[in-house]
Amino acid sequence: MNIPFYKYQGTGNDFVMVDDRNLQFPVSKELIASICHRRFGVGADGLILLQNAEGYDFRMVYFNADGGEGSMCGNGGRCVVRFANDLGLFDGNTKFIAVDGEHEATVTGEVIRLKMSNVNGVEQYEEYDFMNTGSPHYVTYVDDIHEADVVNIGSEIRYGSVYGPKGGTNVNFVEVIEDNHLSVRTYERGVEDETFSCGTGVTACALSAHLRKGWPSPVTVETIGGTLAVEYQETGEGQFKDIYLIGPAVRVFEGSLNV
Ligand SMILES: N[C@H](CCC[C@H](N)C(=O)O)C(=O)O
Repeated sequence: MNIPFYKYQGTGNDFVMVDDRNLQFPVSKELIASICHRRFGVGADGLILLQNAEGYDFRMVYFNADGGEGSMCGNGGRCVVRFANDLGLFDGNTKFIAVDGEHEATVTGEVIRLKMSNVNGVEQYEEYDFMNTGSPHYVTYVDDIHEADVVNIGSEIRYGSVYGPKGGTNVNFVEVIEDNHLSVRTYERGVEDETFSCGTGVTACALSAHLRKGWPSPVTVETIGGTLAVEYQETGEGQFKDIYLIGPAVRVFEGSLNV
């Protein structure tokens, strides 16, 4: 069967997007992994199905590039909002549901402003912080982001004895550029490689830096694929609400999957 698809990217985090309001997509781990494969398939960091959801504009169903159903994806969330807007499902503001609950978002020109889940606690250690921003994130600091051994150290931590048995974690490397300004590189679980940007990761890095530096919101974050901003309100020790991930998300092409 032929299934129309679209490709979107948000700061270089790229996704195959399928309008699945008719629930026809034949979900299987092998199929999704082969579509996301950069040699044998379309190539993407993940695949997203847009489905109907009662009481919402749509439902986002996100799969990592390895075909496993992932936790929340911040850049994917921004991209699916753009897709829903392109499909004419809302005008200006939207409310949708994802694996970690309800999200609101606003479209202003190229920029998507996505409300993230509240963060209800941050584990702080000398060498790193760990938190869940919809997905689990390990945040560690380096002097020179270009020198960070993202893939090797990232995979050691992802599969290591602390986080490996708990389902693994994404691993972020942060360089502080100046006050309220970070540069971040991320090893992504489920892609098992460095990606150009990770939205839930960038969110975690901004909150971690706030806790360590006391910076007021917003924090600007450079990734390989572009610049994002994170807004937040701290409600208690390591607790945050009104967290927004802000940046561009664009359609790059469309085609048809032969499955
Ligand atoms: N790229 C995504 C993160 C996907 C999460 C996934 N890698 C996992 O934790 O399984 C983002 O922009 O937030």
